[in-house]
Amino acid sequence: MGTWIDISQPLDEKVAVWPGDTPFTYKVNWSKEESGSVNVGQINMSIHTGTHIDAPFHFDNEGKRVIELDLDLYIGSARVIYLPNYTSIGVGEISGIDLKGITRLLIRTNAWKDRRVFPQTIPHLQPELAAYLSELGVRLIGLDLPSVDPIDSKELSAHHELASHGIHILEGLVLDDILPGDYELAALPLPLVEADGSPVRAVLKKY
Ligand SMILES: Nc1ccccc1C(=O)C[C@H](N)C(=O)O
Ligand SMILES: [Zn+2]
Ligand SMILES: [Zn+2]
Repeated sequence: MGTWIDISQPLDEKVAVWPGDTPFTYKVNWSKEESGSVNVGQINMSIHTGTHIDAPFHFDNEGKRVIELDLDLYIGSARVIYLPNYTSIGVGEISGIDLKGITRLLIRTNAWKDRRVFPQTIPHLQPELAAYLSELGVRLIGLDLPSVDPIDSKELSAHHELASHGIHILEGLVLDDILPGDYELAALPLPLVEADGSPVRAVLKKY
C-alpha cells in the first residue's frame, strides 16, 4: 500500500463557489492578543463548496440528513475510472468498463480545468446510469465536478435517480493525478445533525 493522496480542494477565499451561493471565508474571530491565550477561527461557507458530499435532504425535503448517512459509504475500496471528453456520461459510456464488485466509483473527467473558476458547463450523468450502477452494487459515486446534473438543471434528475437507487454522491474531487485503478478511499462527512451535505477531506491510497 502507498501513502495517502489528498484528492480534496483546498478551502480558502479562492475556492470556486456555486454562482450566487455564500462565498468561503475564514477569519480569526478572537485573536490570541484579545483572548489572552488562543486564536479562535470562524468559517462561513456553503456546504456545496469544494469537495463535499450531498445528503438526500439537499434535493428532497423528506431525504436523510448528514448524521443519518451510513459511514461505510465513505470509507473503503473505490475504483477510479477515466472518462474524458464526454458531454454526458451514461450506460453507453461506462458499459465497456468492468465494474463487477465495485461499491464506490470515482469518475475522473478532467473537464473542470481551472478549479478557481466555477464551470459554465460540465459533463453530467445520465439519470439511467443510476439503475445500471445500483444493479452492479455501486453505493457511492464521486466526480471531479461540482454536480452530477447540468449546472442549470432545476429537476436534478441524476441526483434524484441516484438517491432512489441508493447511490450517494461525492462532488468536487481533485483527480488530476490519479491513474485509473483500485484504491482505498476515505471521505467522511462531519457529524452535522441537520445538514443537507458536508465538506469532506477525501483521500486515496493505492492498493
Ligand atoms: N449550491 C447551490 C446553490 C444554488 C443552487 C444549486 C446549488 C447546488 O449545489 C446544487 C448542485 N446540484 C449540487 O450538486 O449539489
Ligand atoms: Zn453538492
Ligand atoms: Zn450535488
